[in-house]
Amino acid sequence: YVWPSPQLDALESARFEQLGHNEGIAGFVDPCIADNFEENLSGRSDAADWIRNAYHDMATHNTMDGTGGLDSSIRFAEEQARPENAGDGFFRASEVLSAFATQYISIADTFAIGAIIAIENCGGPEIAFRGGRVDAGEPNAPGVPQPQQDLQSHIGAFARQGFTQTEMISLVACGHTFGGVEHAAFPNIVPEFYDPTDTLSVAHFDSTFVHFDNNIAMEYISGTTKDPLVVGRNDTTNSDKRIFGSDGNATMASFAKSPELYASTCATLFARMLDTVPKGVELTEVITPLPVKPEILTMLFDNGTVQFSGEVRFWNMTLDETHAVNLLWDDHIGGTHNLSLPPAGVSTSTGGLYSAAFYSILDNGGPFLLDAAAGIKNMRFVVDGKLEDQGGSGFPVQDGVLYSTSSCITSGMQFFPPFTGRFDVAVRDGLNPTRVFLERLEMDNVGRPIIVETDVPRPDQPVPTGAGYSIWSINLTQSGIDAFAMYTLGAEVNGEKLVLFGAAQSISQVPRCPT
Ligand code: HEM
Repeated sequence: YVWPSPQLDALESARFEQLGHNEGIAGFVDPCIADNFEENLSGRSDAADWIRNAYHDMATHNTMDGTGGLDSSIRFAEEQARPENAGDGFFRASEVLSAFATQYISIADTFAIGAIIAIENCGGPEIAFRGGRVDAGEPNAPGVPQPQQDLQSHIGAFARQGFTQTEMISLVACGHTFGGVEHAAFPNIVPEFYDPTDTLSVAHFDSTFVHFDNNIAMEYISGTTKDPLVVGRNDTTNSDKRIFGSDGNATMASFAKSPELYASTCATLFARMLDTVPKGVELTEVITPLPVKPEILTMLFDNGTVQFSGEVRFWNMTLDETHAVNLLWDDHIGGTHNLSLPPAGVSTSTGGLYSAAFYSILDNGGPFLLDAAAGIKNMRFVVDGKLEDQGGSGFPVQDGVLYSTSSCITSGMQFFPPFTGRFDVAVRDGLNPTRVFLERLEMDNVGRPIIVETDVPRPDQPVPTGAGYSIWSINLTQSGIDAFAMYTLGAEVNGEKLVLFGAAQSISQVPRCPT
């Protein structure tokens, strides 16, 4: 895809910027044994929670009527209370992952990204990711398979979800390379261990329970498995035994023989599992990393100048050697300028398969100051002499609507609401926006991220700055839970929403108005 695309840009960063600079979701599963709610010797791990969470959320799907699927309905307490969703893993997964949801990333997308990151960072294969899942407004019909059910029920349940018997064997084997069965959730299957290295008494499916590998199959075929759903004392709940053996062990034997076949089969089936969504939901294309990506761009109008800063990310680059990185930018009046960029950091992804180098768009450590009247229209980068301009189009930058540093607060002390103040918004002369508004990320009554817009009134008399911009203002009083609310700017020209850059601001953070 072509930058900028707010939704794809956000999904791409959340999925690919895993460890290191700008670290996100992956920080919670690094190391893979991390249990963010108990302790790292609990026997459980967030990585395993996130994979089971994605499967159980999806497992309500019904291919006949198109209901259910990966839609984050498992976040509802009503679904979590069902016996088919025993344990607190879904609560734990929702707590961590849904915090990464935004107007561009649904909670269900964070569930998919969480599962992918857990798998990729803990030894697993790269998994194709599409975004665009839609969060359910209510629980789905039950339908997650349970260990005491018989083989026919399991074959039927997977068929309803869209998987053949062979795919069922494979998908269970792919999931059960992680984690295990916990005493508290399944006391009839697992006793208490009183083991200081497994404090929650989890009987693991294979000997490498925080690592993706074919040990689940090797140990099963060699007869050394301790999988509590294979060798459990009560044969009724030995569902893995019935499932794995249901084709005469053919699938499991092939996985035991070939870690490559196991990994590639799991990559395909995990992707299908995550892309199983309710009828009518349209997912994006498979998101691949952009080779060159400007990020976290920020612009502020400051008295005749525009303070501009941000970063640019180069995929498949490290900082082991020195690179010469330059930003070239075009202004609105035919000029071209050049700035040399310093390195900012590196990130790695997919278990070290990829690395990316970030450079700061900064001038001597501070924001870089543009003549406001000339502004900025387009960026290109030159890396070690090679031009990076998105195939000729460059990286278009919208400097039409930005916060002004003249925004200020008239009452309320820092940290002590209520706050009364004014946001000043600089609007570029000649842009003629149909609307300028504040955007605020909130949650609706069932926890889904939504954007609430507040219009910035069009001034009767534009307040010219003499520097190519006029000021529009909005007065705000913020109290209670909204006291520290953060707002980004939005604008439309002829009904088309502009892609604006700029950090969110809170009225509590702006300076005091001059008296
Ligand atoms: C017939 C199908 C399945 C049955 C009966 C089943 C059953 C179970 C049970 C009883 C647990 C223990 C949960 C706990 O103690 O909290 C478990 C854990 C787990 N399952 Fe499955 N499962 C099935 C299919 C799958 C599939 C298809 C996947 C993923 C692709 C999966 C992934 C996991 C993971 C990762 C865990 C470990 C959770 C943790 O350690 O916190 N399962 N499963």
